[in-house]
Amino acid sequence: MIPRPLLELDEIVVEYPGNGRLKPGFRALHGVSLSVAPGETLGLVGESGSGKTTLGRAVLGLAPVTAGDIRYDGRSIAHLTRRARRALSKDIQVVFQDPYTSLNPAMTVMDILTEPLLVTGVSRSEAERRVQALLDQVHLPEDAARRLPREFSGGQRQRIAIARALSRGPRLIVCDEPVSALDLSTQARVLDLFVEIQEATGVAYLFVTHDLAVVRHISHRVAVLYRGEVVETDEATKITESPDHPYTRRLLLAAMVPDPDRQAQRRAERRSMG
Ligand SMILES: Nc1ncnc2c1ncn2[C@@H]1O[C@H](COP(=O)(O)OP(=O)(O)OP(=O)(O)O)[C@@H](O)[C@H]1O
Repeated sequence: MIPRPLLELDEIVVEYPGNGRLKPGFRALHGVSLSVAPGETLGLVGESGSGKTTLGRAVLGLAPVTAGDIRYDGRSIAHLTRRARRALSKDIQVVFQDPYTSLNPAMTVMDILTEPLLVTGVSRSEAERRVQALLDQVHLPEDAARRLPREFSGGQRQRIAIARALSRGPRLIVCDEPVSALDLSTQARVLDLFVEIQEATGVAYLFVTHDLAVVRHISHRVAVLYRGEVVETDEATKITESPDHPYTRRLLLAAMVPDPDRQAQRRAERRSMG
């Protein structure tokens, strides 16, 4: 039996409001449908401006959904009250792109990681115990808890952000370009951490990225967004090796490949496509 999707987007439209005559409204998503199964990683790719971040924000209740529906575990979440949205943050979490701005610079790692637990009534001693387990899970040393974010590298800060997202045991994490600000070797280690955590906890990821190498590394399936519409959804290997849609092929050809022979081949292919 196919498990019920954890997350379902059903023909969602996101329209940013305008500002009278000064600024017209803008429709960023035009009826997008996709689903994420429990424990699955759905990569979301597309060029700049295609609507990837908007889609992730819609799932988090941060972008105006003007039509269609978003369901989490079968329940509509497109238009929740603030209170219901806060309650849902136990289940749906986010890791943003920039580890330099997403952590409060004035808080120690201990405070950053205990905060989401304390607000839900967990005792301080229990919260601090859980922080040690979280630091272990993201492979940071125990003494990291006493330090401030500025004392860590970009990759380590992203590990702190991941630990914070994990603190209440979510079933889905929206990852918005979470490795794009990191250098290549750090990217690979952080991606491996995402995979390791998924294997250990069964968490699902909606993984937004513009980078096909990243999406290939991390995803089970990939949805390709083009000008606010999903043009193709398929297994990650199919999308990254033999995509059906011409836009996906172009995206693939534009992707950076380090192998010069492959690069030359891609250049020739691109020329022949016009
Ligand atoms: N708050 C907003 N108000 C009006 N338009 C917006 C707003 N946020 C995004 N947009 C527009 O919606 C479209 C999609 O933006 P979005 O940031 O979702 O794309 P993206 O694929 O994530 O791009 P990037 O990879 O550059 O971050 C863009 O044309 C953008 O200008």
